[in-house]
Amino acid sequence: MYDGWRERAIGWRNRAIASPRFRRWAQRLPIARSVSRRHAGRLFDLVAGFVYTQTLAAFVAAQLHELLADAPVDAEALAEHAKLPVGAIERLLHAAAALELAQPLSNGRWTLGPAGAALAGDAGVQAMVEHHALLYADLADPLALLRRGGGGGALAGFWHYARADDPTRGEGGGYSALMAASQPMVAEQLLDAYRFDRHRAVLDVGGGTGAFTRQLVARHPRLGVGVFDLPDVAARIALPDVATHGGDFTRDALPEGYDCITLVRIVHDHDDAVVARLLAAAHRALPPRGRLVIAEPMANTSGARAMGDAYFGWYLWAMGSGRPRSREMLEGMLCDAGFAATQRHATALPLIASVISTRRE
Ligand SMILES: C[S@@+](CC[C@H](N)C(=O)[O-])C[C@H]1O[C@@H](n2cnc3c(N)ncnc32)[C@H](O)[C@@H]1O
Repeated sequence: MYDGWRERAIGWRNRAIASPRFRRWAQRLPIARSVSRRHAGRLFDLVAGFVYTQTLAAFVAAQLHELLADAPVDAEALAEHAKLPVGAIERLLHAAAALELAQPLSNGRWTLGPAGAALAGDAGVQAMVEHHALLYADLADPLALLRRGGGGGALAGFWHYARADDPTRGEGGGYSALMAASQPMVAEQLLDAYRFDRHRAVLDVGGGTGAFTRQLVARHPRLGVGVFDLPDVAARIALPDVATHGGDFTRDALPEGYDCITLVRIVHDHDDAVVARLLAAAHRALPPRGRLVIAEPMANTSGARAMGDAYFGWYLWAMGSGRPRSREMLEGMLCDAGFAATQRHATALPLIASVISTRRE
């Protein structure tokens, strides 16, 4: 009954929004006007969003976030640096100012805007912006990408491990550097949300070249730590106090001797069969009362739905494996793998990562 009522209400709302007469009427009433402006603004953001993203891409490619970080600079100097005509750099600066990346000052000088200042202080976001050239190429024909069933484009070539039959699997120099650059923002969310001091030893599965374990040890120097990753990746870990384990979690057992296993930005990368195998392997490797912690952006997360379902939905499709999963889906998979009740740990920015943990009985 509730569903029927809800569907009728949604149908009425959609017909009202689509009606030019209703829109004209709404624009004349002060409260309705602000709602209709918000709706129109959201729609135009969707229509023009790719231009905003490419403004950001050009801003970073021209290194304006670095050039403007120290002191105000005039357009001529920026043009010379970026090897662009002055008219072109001015066009870019004005677009960037509208998006709060840049801000004009007196006498033709420019500085960073609030979004530009946040960008300048975050090497992870800069690396993601550069890396997005691959996803942008794949998305040029979105229906073709959907029809070919995911993968097969520029992004799939970057993430070697997504294709189990790829002979270069694990030669992750490119992706490990990107992951290490973006790891601090994820680690911060996880380290603030989950109490690692209750553990003796933590194994970070899919831990890359050890970016998370480095921050974990900095926060909890008494913890024993290890990383499990594909052999070529694990071989590049150069951290004296970190035990390294090379292996493939689609085939190999996970090492024992750790009372906590972390999966940071791992589960969403893989299809259900691989995840089921990985969770079962974690269950076997943990001692009784050992804990498994999952940290990644999750689907259907309040305040971060666009990031989970839209951004990661497309990203993982283009990569050719995995999908964003909601907490409820993960809880079901953990239960199937034999784990006990799951706990949710609130993070400050679910946009970057949500955290859940579970325990082996
Ligand atoms: C998205 S990255 C995440 C890295 C790190 N946890 C982080 O958040 O920065 C995925 C990691 O899982 C590793 N990986 C992928 N497939 C794997 C497999 N079958 N066995 C072991 N490690 C794997 C990759 O080499 C990579 O380091």
